[in-house]
Amino acid sequence: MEIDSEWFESDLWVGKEQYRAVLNELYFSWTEIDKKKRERKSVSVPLSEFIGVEEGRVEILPQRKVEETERHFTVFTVKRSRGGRGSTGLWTVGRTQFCCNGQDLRDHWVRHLRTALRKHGASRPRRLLVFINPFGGKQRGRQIYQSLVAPLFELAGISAHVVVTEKANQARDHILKKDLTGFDGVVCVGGDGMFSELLHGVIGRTQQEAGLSEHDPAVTLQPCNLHIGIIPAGSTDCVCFATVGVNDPVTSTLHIIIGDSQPLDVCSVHHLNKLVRYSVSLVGYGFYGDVLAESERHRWMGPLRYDYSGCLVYLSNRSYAGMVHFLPADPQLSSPRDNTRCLSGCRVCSESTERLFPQSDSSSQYSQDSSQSEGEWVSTEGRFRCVSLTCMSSSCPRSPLGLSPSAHLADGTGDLILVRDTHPLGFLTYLHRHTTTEDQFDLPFVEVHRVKAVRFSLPPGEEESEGEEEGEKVMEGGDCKAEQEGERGGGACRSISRQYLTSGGKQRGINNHKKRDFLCVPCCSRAPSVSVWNCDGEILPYTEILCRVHGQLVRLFARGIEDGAGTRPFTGGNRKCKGRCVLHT
Ligand SMILES: CCCCCCCCCCCCC/C=C/[C@@H](O)[C@H](CO)NC(=O)CCCCCCCCCCCCCCC
Ligand SMILES: Nc1ncnc2c1ncn2[C@@H]1O[C@H](COP(=O)(O)OP(=O)(O)OP(=O)(O)O)[C@@H](O)[C@H]1O
Ligand SMILES: [Ca+2]
Repeated sequence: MEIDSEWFESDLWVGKEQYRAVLNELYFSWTEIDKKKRERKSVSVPLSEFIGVEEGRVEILPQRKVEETERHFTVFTVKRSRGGRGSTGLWTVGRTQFCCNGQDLRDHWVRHLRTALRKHGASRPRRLLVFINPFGGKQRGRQIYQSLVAPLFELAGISAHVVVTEKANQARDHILKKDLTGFDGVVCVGGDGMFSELLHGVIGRTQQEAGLSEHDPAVTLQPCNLHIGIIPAGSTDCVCFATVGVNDPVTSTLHIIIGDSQPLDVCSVHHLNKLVRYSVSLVGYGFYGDVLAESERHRWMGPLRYDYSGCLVYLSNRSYAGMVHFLPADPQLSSPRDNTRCLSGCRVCSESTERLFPQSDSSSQYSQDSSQSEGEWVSTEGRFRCVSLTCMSSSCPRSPLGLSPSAHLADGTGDLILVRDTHPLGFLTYLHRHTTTEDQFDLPFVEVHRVKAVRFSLPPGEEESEGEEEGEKVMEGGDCKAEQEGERGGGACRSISRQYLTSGGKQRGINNHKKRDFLCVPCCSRAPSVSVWNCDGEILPYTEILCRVHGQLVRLFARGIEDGAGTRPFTGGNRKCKGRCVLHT
C-alpha cells in the first residue's frame, strides 16, 4: 500500500513512559506526555539520520536478536556519541523500541516510517561493491565487516557484493575492468593502501570513459561520480580519520548508509609526462619516505612498524639536497597558517566548488573551470629533512591535528611543508609538535606554502637519468652512492644503504604495480644522498616528480569533521586564534 501523506501521529510507549509520536516530512519525534513532569523528555530525529525500522523488539549490534511481538516496532537512528569534552565525531546506532496499543497501529507506523525513509533516502546507496583486505592493519578486516558492517547494511536495505582480496591491486583492477552497472559506490575495508587502490580504480575508469589521458599533467581530469566508502581496518587510516574525525567502522558504515558525500582534492604525481600515482594525504620525501622504506622490512610488526622505523630513521639523522618549485595558490582565499580548521560544511571548500566548477548556464550540471591563469612558479633549494605535500590535514590517531592542521579537504590546493636541515633536537621538536596543539610551522627551519602544483628536482650533477625505470636501478651494498661520493656522514653505524630490486612476486603491501622493492642493508658507510618519495604509503620509483592538485576529483561517503571532533580544541599552545577560527558554517 502506497502512503501519500507523510504526516502521521499517535500515542506510543517506550518502556513504561507514554509519548506523543509525530512523523512529518523531515523528522520523526516523540515527546513524553506525563503532564506532572516539569521537564518532559523529547527526542527528534531528522529523517536524513534514520537508518531503519523493524517489527518486534529487535537488536542489531553486537548481535541480531529478534523478539517477535505484535505491538512493538524498533527504530534505528544515527546517535552522536559524546566523549568527556563534547562530541568526538563518533557515531553509534541509536535503538528505540516502541509499543503500540494494537497490531494495526504498529503496522501503520512501520509502513509510514518505511515510506518516509524511501522518499527521503533517494540519494542513499542501494547497491555497493565491497573489497576486504584480510591482511591490512591488525588483519581484522573480514571480522570487522561481518560483525559490524554487514548487519547494518542489511538493516538499511543495502545489498553488497563482497570481494575478499587475494592479492594487491585486485580491487583497483576490478574497478578498472569489470562491469560496474548498478553499483552506487565502492567500499574498502582496510587501510590507506586499500583506499588508494579504490582511488586509482575510480579515477582511472572515469578518465578512460571520458577519453582523457591521465599522463598529461596539464589535462583537466573528469570528476568521478562513483562514491568511495572507507571502513577503517588499516595501520594509519589517515584518509578515514581526516575525513570523518575518527577511525571507527560503525561511524563510517553509518556515513555510507545515509549517503553522505564529501568531495576530496587529489594530487596527481608525474615523472616525465607519465602518471606515476595519485595521492590524497602525503607525498613526502626525506623523513617520511625513509620511514616507509624502513617500515616495509618490519611489516610483521603491524601498525607498530611505523613507530619503530620512525625511531631508527630519526636516529640516522639525515637530510637531502633538492630543488623545490611550486605554484602558489591565491593567498587571499586561505592560508595554511590562518588557524582555521576545515570542518563539515566548510565555507572555504563550498566557495571552492563554485570557483572550480562555475555553473556554465541555467542547467544544474557543473562544468570545470580551466580559464584561470596559472600564476608564477617560485623556486627554492637547499638541504631538507623532509619535503611534504598534503591535500588535506592528514590527521590520524598518531597526529590528531595532522601534518597541516588548517588544510582543506576540497579547496583545490595542497600544503607544501619544507623542513630544512636542522640539529636533531630541532627536528624532534618539529615531529613532537604533531602530537600536541603547538604550531609545528612556528619554527625557524620550517616553511609552509599553500600550492596548486609542486616540482621536485635533484641538484645539478645528481639528476635522475631517464632510463631509471623499474628494475633497472640495482644498487648492491658496495655500490652505495654515498660511499662513492664521500657524502657527509649519516650518524652512527646504523646508517643504511639501499638496494633497489625488482619485486620477487611476494605478496606484500607495497606497490606491486610498477614497483621497485626498497630494501635496506646495514652498511658502515655514509648516508645516501637521495631519499625516496612516500606517496600515501607507497614508495615511488622516481625522485624527480611533478605534482598537481585536482580540486574535488573524487567523492567519499563522508561529511568532513563535525564540530568538536578531532579530539582536541584548536586553541592553546602557540596557536593564537586571533578571532578567525570559525570558517565553517
Ligand atoms: C616524538 C614523537 C614524534 C611523533 C611524530 C608523529 C608524526 C606523525 C605524522 C603522521 C603523518 C601521517 C601522514 C600520513 C601518511 C599516510 O598517507 C601513509 C599511508 O597510511 N602513512 C604512512 O606513510 C605512515 C607514516 C607514519 C609516520 C610515523 C612517524 C613516526 C615517527 C616517530 C618518530 C619518533 C622519534 C623518536 C626519537 C627518539
Ligand atoms: N590480499 C592481499 N594480499 C596482499 N596485499 C594486499 C591484499 N589486498 C590488498 N593488499 C595490499 O595491501 C596494502 C596494505 O593494505 P591496507 O592499506 O589495507 O593496510 P595497512 O597497510 O595496514 O594500512 P595503512 O595503509 O593504513 O597503513 C594495500 O596497498 C593493498 O594494495
Ligand atoms: Ca586541499
